[in-house]
Amino acid sequence: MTSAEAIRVTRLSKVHGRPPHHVVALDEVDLVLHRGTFTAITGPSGSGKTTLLQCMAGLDRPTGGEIRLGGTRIDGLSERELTRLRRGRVGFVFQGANLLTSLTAEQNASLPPRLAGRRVDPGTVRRLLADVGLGDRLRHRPGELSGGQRQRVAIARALATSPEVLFADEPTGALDSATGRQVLGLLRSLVNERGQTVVVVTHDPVAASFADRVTFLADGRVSGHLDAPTPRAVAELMTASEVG
Ligand SMILES: Nc1ncnc2c1ncn2[C@@H]1O[C@H](COP(=O)(O)OP(=O)(O)OP(=O)(O)O)[C@@H](O)[C@H]1O
Repeated sequence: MTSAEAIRVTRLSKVHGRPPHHVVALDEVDLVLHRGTFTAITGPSGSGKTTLLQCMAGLDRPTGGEIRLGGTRIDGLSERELTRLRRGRVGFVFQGANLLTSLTAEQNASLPPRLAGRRVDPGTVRRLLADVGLGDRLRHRPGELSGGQRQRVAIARALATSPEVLFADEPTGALDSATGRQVLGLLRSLVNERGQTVVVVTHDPVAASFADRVTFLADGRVSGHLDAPTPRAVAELMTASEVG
């Protein structure tokens, strides 16, 4: 693994359940994600996108193969080690922002470093919220924010520990298309301006087109990659993989 690599996945497999009722969600996936790049993972429903993201983020354990985050093997870590990894080295954004409703935007964004037992510098958290366009919403609670603003708080929260990789699973799935585009534009700017490594799971060709590279999954395997994607090219390849 070279220092330019954020993640290297080798022959990664994940089988859910036991025979005869088992499901092969990932079947010997090989994948390299470079630092400072934006990758979209796409494919039909059930193709293994979420499972792959969760294994790479240390939220789920593979049943075979290797995952390296930076220089560290993370497959086979204990639950305790995985918790430490999740709190310090990776960030997540989900479809729903999952904010704590009684806390302000600033308090929500401060939670991960607090949980990791780190001193929280208010200036850093405020700067992050300003960077995601919420400098004037620090004391607002989730109920006082729009869906797009809530998702921006979730992104600021995910960045608060300066994660090596930011993972997002359908981050715009609950947003209208204009708001979704703003959130994707924000993720894109984090890559361009801060060199953040970003991985997004999406079934939306427009969302995938914000990435540098789209990786296609079909039946738990990588079926192809597309660099410098356009929405049309992504949609065509998606259709091909669904009929193929
Ligand atoms: N906990 C589980 N137990 C059993 N099977 C599971 C479990 N989680 C996922 N699966 C199965 O693994 C396969 C891959 O699921 P996964 O959620 O990764 O797909 P996906 O591509 O993200 O799908 P979608 O686009 O519908 O969210 C599916 O066939 C799914 O039914």
